[in-house]
Amino acid sequence: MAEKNNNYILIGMPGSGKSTIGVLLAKALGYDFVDTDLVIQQKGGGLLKEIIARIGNDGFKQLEEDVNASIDVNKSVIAPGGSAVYSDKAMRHFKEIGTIIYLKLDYQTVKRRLGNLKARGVVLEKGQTLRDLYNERIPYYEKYADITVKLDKLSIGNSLEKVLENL
Ligand SMILES: Nc1ncnc2c1ncn2[C@@H]1O[C@H](COP(=O)(O)OP(=O)(O)OP(=O)(O)O)[C@@H](O)[C@H]1O
Ligand SMILES: O=C(O)C1=C[C@@H](O)[C@@H](O)[C@H](O)C1
Ligand SMILES: [Mg+2]
Repeated sequence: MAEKNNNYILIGMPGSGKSTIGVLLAKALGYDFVDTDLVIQQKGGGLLKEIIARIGNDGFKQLEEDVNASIDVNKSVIAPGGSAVYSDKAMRHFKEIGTIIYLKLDYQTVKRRLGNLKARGVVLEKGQTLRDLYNERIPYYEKYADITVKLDKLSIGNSLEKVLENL
């Protein structure tokens, strides 16, 4: 059983570096690392974009909630997908098992980082722009964050340092 509060969970927009920085953070702390997108791909039997194409955004969100709400680890850095915050059930579970860190980037940095949103498999409703998605998601990230780390313009190494300083 996961104990209370000995994990770190990274949240933030797609491309904010949850996976990239998460694995380095785990290494620096001597923790394990869990990328919940990989668990979703395994359970969903395909790539994220294929799963979304097959079962739709709502089906994907349900699968993501099921996976995230049943993550049971200790001394781990957890990198969920950017859409994890749509599930209050999953986020309450994450709060129970650890400290939630919001990797905050401004819109322009996110836009520069992300390539083709469809190829990446972002949960985007029909007609929704990246700006719409950014505006929709920010209040969720702010709501669930225990710690917020602003990372604009920092290299990967300096971002890791800043996250470590804020723990
Ligand atoms: N300073 C930086 N910090 C983090 N990532 C960076 C930086 N500069 C460029 N990148 C690139 O931005 C991308 C970040 O993507 P990553 O998959 O880590 O994001 P994510 O938050 O896990 O997204 P998702 O929600 O889709 O899982 C990577 O391709 C990484 O190489
Ligand atoms: O932010 C998003 O909408 C997503 C991010 C990915 O990590 C995946 O979890 C999925 O493709 C959706
Ligand atoms: Mg990721």
